[in-house]
Amino acid sequence: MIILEAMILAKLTVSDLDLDGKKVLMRVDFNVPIKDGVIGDDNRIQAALPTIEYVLNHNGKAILFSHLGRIKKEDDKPALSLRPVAERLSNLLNKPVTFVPVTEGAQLEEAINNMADGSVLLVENTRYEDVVNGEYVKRESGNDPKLGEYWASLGDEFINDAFGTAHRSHASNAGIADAMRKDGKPVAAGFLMEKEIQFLGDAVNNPQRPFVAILGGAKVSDKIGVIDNLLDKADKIIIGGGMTYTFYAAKGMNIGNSLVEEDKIEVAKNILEKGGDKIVLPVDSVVAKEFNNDAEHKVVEGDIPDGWMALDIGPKSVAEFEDVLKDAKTVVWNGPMGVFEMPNYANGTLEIGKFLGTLSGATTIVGGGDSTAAVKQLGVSDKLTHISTGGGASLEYLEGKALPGIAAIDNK
Ligand SMILES: Nc1ncnc2c1ncn2[C@@H]1O[C@H](COP(=O)(O)OP(=O)(O)O)[C@@H](O)[C@H]1O
Ligand SMILES: O=C(OP(=O)(O)O)[C@H](O)COP(=O)(O)O
Ligand SMILES: [Mg+2]
Repeated sequence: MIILEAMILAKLTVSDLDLDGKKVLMRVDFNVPIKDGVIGDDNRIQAALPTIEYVLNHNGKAILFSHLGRIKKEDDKPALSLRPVAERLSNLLNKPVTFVPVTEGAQLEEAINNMADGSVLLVENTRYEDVVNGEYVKRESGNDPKLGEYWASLGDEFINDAFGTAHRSHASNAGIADAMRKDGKPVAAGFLMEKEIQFLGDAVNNPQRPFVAILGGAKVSDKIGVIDNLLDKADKIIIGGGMTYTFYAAKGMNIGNSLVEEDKIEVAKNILEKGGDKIVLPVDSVVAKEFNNDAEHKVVEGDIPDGWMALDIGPKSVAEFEDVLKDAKTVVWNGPMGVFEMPNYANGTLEIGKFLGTLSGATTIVGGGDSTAAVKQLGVSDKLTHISTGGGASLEYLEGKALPGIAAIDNK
């Protein structure tokens, strides 16, 4: 475990680079919650500022790449433009940010050539490349080497500061990095990447016990596999949020219209068998008629009735989870306990967040774009030990896996 920590310290970092006058390509994770063009929480933008400012203060030209959301068809693009993020970044940096509304071609190349030293440019959502001419071709998320090579050709150096995306092997992180290295150009970690790995490494490599993981949210198929490995590390694993109902289905319970990943039911069955009483599931849920804050809703125990969907954990589950958490010395939490964006389904997340804040002498870590937004929005983030920008990334780091985004950074 100490090996992982040593690994990052042995990586090239931004302070090892000569930035003066250089075209510095930077991968950041600006995948922030956004609705109708309005940013819900800018924690991930704020977290990237130290590295961006460092590059600008050292006279580099900061050329930023990020994804936003997931794009599977042409129609997904307009709502997932990074333009609002460029505006927010400009406010936070207190300087202009050139936004380039395309991901390749003459417009991008000209904009880069026109950059002054110490200026900053944001490229449009890298996942626009996943749909080309109306076809879902996954150039970015399938790591098409041609795309990584093209982006790499635009700069002199590459800094990866996107810890939240480090578990992905995509063209804009691993792809650019590999292509830069082939061209003899340096690939370094940013300050956020460094900080996250050091903190998580210290907290979870030799966790104070009991060590409890809490897993919720909506990315069930992405994250359910992590639980298997976590069974060997954590003393208890609490399941909540949208993750719950694939487990309910595995137990043969009724799930109504709740979120479920049919093809992960077998995985859930195996986890329940292997995990036994290490796995703690909600005993009650807040169910609603529709995915809507104003829909008719009520608390039910056990099965979810037909025609209803579960959108939050219920009060008995909160009490049971608190009972498991009360003696914990290390807690890692990813994924909200319910649809916290709607006030009627925010209670489970709020109560668990508040309770974690009362644990004295425990290390409490919350990770993930939405989980971070939740604890901040609900006003319970101040009493937690660490807020990580990575959800899936923290979980895979916790598993002890080499994350492709980190592996692709140069060793010192
Ligand atoms: N019961 C539920 N049904 C549907 N969605 C849910 C449920 N509980 C939580 N969610 C949703 O999960 C989303 C966050 O999931 P995820 O991206 O996995 O977490 P994070 O960003 O913290 O890693 C939130 O938008 C929240 O509304
Ligand atoms: O938001 C993210 O992860 P998270 O929801 O687990 O916190 C990352 O930006 C990765 O996004 P992705 O899961 O669409 O690849
Ligand atoms: Mg998320």
